[in-house]
Amino acid sequence: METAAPSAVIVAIDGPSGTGKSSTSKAVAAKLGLRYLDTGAQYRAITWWMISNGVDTDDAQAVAVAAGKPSIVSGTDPAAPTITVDGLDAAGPIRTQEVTSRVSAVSAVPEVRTLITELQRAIAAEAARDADGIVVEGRDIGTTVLPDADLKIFLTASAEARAARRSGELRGKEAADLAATKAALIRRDAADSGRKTSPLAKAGDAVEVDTTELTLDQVIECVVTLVEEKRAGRK
Ligand SMILES: Nc1ncnc2c1ncn2[C@@H]1O[C@H](COP(=O)(O)OP(=O)(O)O)[C@@H](O)[C@H]1O
Ligand SMILES: Nc1ccn([C@@H]2O[C@H](COP(=O)(O)OP(=O)(O)O)[C@@H](O)[C@H]2O)c(=O)n1
Repeated sequence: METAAPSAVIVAIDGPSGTGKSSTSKAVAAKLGLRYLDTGAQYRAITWWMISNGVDTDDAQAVAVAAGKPSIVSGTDPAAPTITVDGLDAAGPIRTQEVTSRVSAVSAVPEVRTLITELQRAIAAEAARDADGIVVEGRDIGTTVLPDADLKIFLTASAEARAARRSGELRGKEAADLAATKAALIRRDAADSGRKTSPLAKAGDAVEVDTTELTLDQVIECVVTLVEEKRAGRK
């Protein structure tokens, strides 16, 4: 069996939408020279493929049958993360409102989760072997995908703060008002937390950070400190 580099660190960051997982994880990985994996992008990518190939995303059976067909590849450089589906750049198409509204149904299908989880574990193992480690962000990383992670963080924030952050990102035609953004976000959280297979949940040994009143820089600093403490404790 291949072993991890002695100094490699695996960090799992979970939490609901808009808590700052992606921004924090990317910045922490860049600062500490780690790789970065956005697992939400992988679920979005498979959802995009289903929509593009005429698979009814509300038909769990049809989604399960098709789940193994697309080839999803994630680039883990935090300065320029990439995602391709069958060799096509999917970074833009996976962020549409249509994908956002359908991703929870697709990600709840056990066959989809099994395949994507395997992919995630392989990427983390490679980063532990060939690099200094990785920051992996999602919903079930600390509980299911990487239960032996060196450090687990669970980010939270009020629904109001999260909706304000999200609606600030939307532009032009897709811009929804704050109330609609908040309602959609709460719906997606409920679906992600309520599904049977590896729901959104805080691992028992995760450090919870409420980001409602914190700036992004403060959250990044807090997580960097926690990683450095972990590394120092292992020496
Ligand atoms: N602590 C914070 N304070 C203010 N805005 C934030 C904070 N953390 C993240 N943001 C902003 O909120 C939006 C959502 O953050 P993101 O990292 O994509 O969250 P998530 O990955 O949890 O959905 C982004 O526009 C980001 O810049
Ligand atoms: N580890 C993960 C990550 C995402 N997901 C699913 O993928 C969706 C999109 O995740 P995301 O991280 O891109 O969502 P945002 O919070 O960035 O809007 C979530 O709503 C979940 O349905 C999951 O089930 N498990």
